[in-house]
Amino acid sequence: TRSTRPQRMLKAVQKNATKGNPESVISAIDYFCKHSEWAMNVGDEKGSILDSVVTEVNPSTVLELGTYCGYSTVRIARLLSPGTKFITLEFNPANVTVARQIIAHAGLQDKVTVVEGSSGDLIPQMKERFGITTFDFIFLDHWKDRYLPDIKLFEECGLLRKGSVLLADNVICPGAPEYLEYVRNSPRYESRYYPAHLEYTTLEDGMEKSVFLG
Ligand SMILES: Oc1cc(-c2ccc(F)cc2)cc2nccnc12
Ligand SMILES: [Mg+2]
Repeated sequence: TRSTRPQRMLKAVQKNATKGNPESVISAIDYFCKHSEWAMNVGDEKGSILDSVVTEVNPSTVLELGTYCGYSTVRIARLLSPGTKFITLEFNPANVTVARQIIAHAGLQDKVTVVEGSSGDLIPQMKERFGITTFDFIFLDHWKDRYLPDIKLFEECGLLRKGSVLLADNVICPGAPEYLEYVRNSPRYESRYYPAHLEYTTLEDGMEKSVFLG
């Protein structure tokens, strides 16, 4: 039967990227998406914004919602200090399988735990299953209608501390209007918009960085 796009992306990484070299994995995926098949990785332009926020925060605990094929997982993991706790959640088991192989090709398998399941189910389990008290940095890049319920879940579960940074992809395209309205109008967050473009296109998109004020 016909392969899937994530499987074809994995093949491109295994063929074109150097094992143990995260930069070459990132470049191979960007090349695949620009010249072979578009895919919903955060991409190079928004990926640079992600890099700068991760570097600025220098987190000890990280959560990513929406692993997909592991592109942003590799971007984040390559920047983390040793001993950082990094968890990424993915709903689709086929994506989990591909992501683990792409992360392993980059040599970053010991830096991150890929967990299969839905954010709504797994967020309340973070403390008991992974010994997390609070997250320093959270990257939201899953289904846009989960952004608002999940940020409320973080608050209810006591997973945010004063200064926790949340970065959300796709707040324009596909868009997360209720999430934007919430973080921009809540006195508990300081929000800033980073204009960019939908990965590998000229369509408008952007990322929203929100700092929890406690
Ligand atoms: O970065 C993204 C882009 C898109 C997407 C798909 C189709 C379009 F036409 C436009 C945008 C969907 C996404 N879903 C989950 C996480 N990230 C996504
Ligand atoms: Mg995205």
